[in-house]
Amino acid sequence: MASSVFSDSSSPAAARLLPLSVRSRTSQFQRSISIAWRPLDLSAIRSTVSPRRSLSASAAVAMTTETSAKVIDGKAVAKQIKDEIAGEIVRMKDGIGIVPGLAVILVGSRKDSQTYVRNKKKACEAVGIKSYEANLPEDSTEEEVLKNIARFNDDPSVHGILVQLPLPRHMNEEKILNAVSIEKDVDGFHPLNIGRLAMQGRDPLFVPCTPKGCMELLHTYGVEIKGKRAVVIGRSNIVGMPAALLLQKANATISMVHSNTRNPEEITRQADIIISAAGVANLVRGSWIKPGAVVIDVGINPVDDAESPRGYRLVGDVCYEEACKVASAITPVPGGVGPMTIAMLLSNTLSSAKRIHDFK
Ligand SMILES: Nc1nc2c(c(=O)[nH]1)N[C@@H](CN(C=O)c1ccc(C(=O)N[C@@H](CCC(=O)O)C(=O)O)cc1)CN2
Repeated sequence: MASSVFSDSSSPAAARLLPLSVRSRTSQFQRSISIAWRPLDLSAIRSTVSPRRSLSASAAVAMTTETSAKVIDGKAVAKQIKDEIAGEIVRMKDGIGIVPGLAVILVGSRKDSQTYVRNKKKACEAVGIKSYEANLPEDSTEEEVLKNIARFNDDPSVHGILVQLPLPRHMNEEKILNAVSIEKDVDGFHPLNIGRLAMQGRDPLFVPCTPKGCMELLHTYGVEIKGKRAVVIGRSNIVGMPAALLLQKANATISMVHSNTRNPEEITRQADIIISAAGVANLVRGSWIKPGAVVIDVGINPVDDAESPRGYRLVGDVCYEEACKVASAITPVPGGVGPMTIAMLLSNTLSSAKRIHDFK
């Protein structure tokens, strides 16, 4: 039920900008962090699901009586986070004269990847992160990519490095991602970072951006995770697998649903929290969702639409119209998780620069 999923306790928003180690050393990190923090002003957020710190018990109970899910507004939350990051970057520049730098390596000319890289560059500019780019042709060799990674690994003005995925088919993704310095792995895809995420009592230097964004939305909207049942649909290295690890670290009981799962609908219907990252348009129907569950839709699937100027529109993995009638809260597509991915990348880059320069 929705009333048991949402928590009414207060939560410092600044906790998300801290490394995971600081969060998880405390049993209930949101309440235990002692640094000064300024609560996010989420009053402008369209959703009527109140953020955690202002949600009263009575408001939480009231949610169960409503027939339409609340919209979890990732775009608005991402904007607030980017504003906080911009402030921190000014403080860092004024304090020690350092500006965080992010290097992006793009191989090939996929239109979607070019758009994402362009948007990352724009987001960096907006908050004051210096961006560096290496654009390599589709037929580049692995050695050329590795050479660029090595150059950015050695460059002290670069604090974060990412290789835009997917890579062309002839490239060995594992070899390339392994070459990124773990200290600058702001995508969190290095096996040491993923390994630490998977292990009890260890923390990665960086958490992959999309799953981190999903968790951030759950925290911001006061969704209680501890002790809840969560289902992650999809087991990709970029989203599904790290999302499951993060939910587990937050003390949820996890099931993973994937292409070989025999009864996905039945398993998904048991979940209080659903994160769907299957990449299949409208896979999750209303009947898959337990009444009152919280739904985080990571899918970004193009479907033909002659009325759209682009000739297509983007839909999620979740059948939004049906889900809205059953879930207590849901992320839209677009405007849900997508903008959080880039906000988390900026957050990871800022954390990296702070760590490298020991700036508190
Ligand atoms: N190295 C990486 N590669 C990829 C990642 C990643 O995190 N690191 N994730 C995805 C793509 N991605 C970022 O790279 C990404 C995808 C979507 C969005 C986004 O803001 N989506 C918008 C819609 C955008 C549109 O209209 O086209 C939304 O959902 O609202 C940002 C980043 C794969 N590769």
